[in-house]
Amino acid sequence: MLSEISIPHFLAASIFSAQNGGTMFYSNAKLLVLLCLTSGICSGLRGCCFAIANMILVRRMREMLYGSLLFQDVSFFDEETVGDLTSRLGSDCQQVSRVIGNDLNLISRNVLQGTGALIYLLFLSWPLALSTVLICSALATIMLVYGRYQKRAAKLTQEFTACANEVAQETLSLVRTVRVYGTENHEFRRYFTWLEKLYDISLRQSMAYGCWSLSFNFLYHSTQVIAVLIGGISIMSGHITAEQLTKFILYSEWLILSTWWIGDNWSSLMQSVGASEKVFKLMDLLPSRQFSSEGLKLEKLVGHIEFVNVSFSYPSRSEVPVLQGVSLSVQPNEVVAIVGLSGSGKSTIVNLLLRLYEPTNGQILVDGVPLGELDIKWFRERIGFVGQEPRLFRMDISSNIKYGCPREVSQEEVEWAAKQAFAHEFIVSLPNGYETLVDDALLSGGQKQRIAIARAILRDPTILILDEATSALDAESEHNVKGVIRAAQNGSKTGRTVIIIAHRLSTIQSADRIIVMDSGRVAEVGSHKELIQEDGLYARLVKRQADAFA
Ligand SMILES: Nc1ncnc2c1ncn2[C@@H]1O[C@H](COP(=O)(O)OP(=O)(O)OP(=O)(O)O)[C@@H](O)[C@H]1O
Repeated sequence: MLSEISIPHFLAASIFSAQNGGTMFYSNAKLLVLLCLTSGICSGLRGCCFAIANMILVRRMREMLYGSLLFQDVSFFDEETVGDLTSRLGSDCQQVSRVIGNDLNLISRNVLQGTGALIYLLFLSWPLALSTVLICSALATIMLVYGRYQKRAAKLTQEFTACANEVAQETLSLVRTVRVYGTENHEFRRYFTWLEKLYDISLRQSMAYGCWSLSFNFLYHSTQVIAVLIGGISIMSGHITAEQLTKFILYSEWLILSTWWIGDNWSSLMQSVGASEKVFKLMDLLPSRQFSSEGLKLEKLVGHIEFVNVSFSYPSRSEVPVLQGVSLSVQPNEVVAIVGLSGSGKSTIVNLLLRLYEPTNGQILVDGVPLGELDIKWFRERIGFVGQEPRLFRMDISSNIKYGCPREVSQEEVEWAAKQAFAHEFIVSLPNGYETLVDDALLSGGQKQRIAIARAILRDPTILILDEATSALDAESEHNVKGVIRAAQNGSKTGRTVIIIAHRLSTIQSADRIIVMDSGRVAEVGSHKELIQEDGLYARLVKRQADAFA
């Protein structure tokens, strides 16, 4: 019986039956068993495709996060919004998985089935086959237009979703500000604007899908009408038999159904491609220069810092010069304060020293070696940094203090650092002491700063950078912490260079040297006494603050 069935005939039948969950056209028992087997193999292959797709998804997400995002300069995040990136990591990566797991698999299966059906149709009757091919070509053209539309629509959908996520994330993280200013409705409208855009685009997508379905149905039935018309004429003229016509109608149905499936999966593929474009772009990013090459590890970091004629603009606002020809030097073990009006570039100096950004011009030398040539990980391990608004991670206090410490530390050391930062008392008063789970919202600004200072002290860094690190502390804590910083500097076995940025000028009077910044330039350098005698910008700032407190 099997010998009566041609191989392409059988292959096409098996693929068709695999796809349609066991629709059988033959009553032969052996054939049924074979069809079941091929159906099982096809389903197994599909499962494999999904498994591979999921594996690729996880790898892609990891690559995107580690390979691209973690290895980009900080300037990358100035231009990309966090909401956008998290949305890319979630939905876009899933789209990529869908392409590999489903669409590509179905497209290749239907191409195979359609080709088999077409070859068989050409054998049966080429004029009839050509008429079906014409209809399929019309369907393919509509499919291409529709696919292109879906690609654009998917890109917009992803963009609007990312914007909506961004607004939601921002509103929820700033919920206190929203509450206090009573802007709940305003924020809701802002979110709703993006939802409306999403709704609009999905409505258009549905309409486009309706048009695509309509054209398919019309063309599908046209094939049958044409087959009956031309086929009937051919039977009457004796060119084909009734059996051949039946086979023809059956196979032309396969062909057009395959074209439909290819079209349907093609549009879905285009949707995925549209949505994944940004993911692929992110994955294609080369790692930043500072991570791609092995840098120099000095025997010991002494802590001599030199800025030579450094100029800088932030990449996101490259036309605005933030630092202009800044030259300064910080000696090992020196305490240097950087002061100046808001926006004068103080934090930018620190950002460049931490190599979060690269200078546009000039050079930064650390122990006489250009910063760019040092191994960035090695260098950062020897730096303690407390930023303007220290944020805590959602973990217990001990882990927050230990965070990023390059060596193993004991609980005693953690408590020692907390005591140095005057954080120990408030920590032990918390319900679970050092095991208390905290996040950014649970502690006061001053408490968070003290934990961040403890974290920096625990590292025993060669260079300690405090950017407005005591701004949220009360007068007593600030006085104590200042004493600790000075003591830690003097008492450090390895020596410690300290750079302090402060607005409260009373806190930096005892610094060895004070650098006064004005509009991205170094305006004055000297000790507190020298600068007061100079009667320049620093003296004016000190006087203004004294007047304000008077
Ligand atoms: N990521 C950024 N992208 C673009 N411009 C920035 C960025 N960060 C800071 N700037 C701009 O650079 C200038 C200097 O900022 P910087 O934070 O260094 O000033 P600052 O002296 O530390 O101010 P403050 O005392 O208020 O902290 C400002 O005009 C600021 O708007």
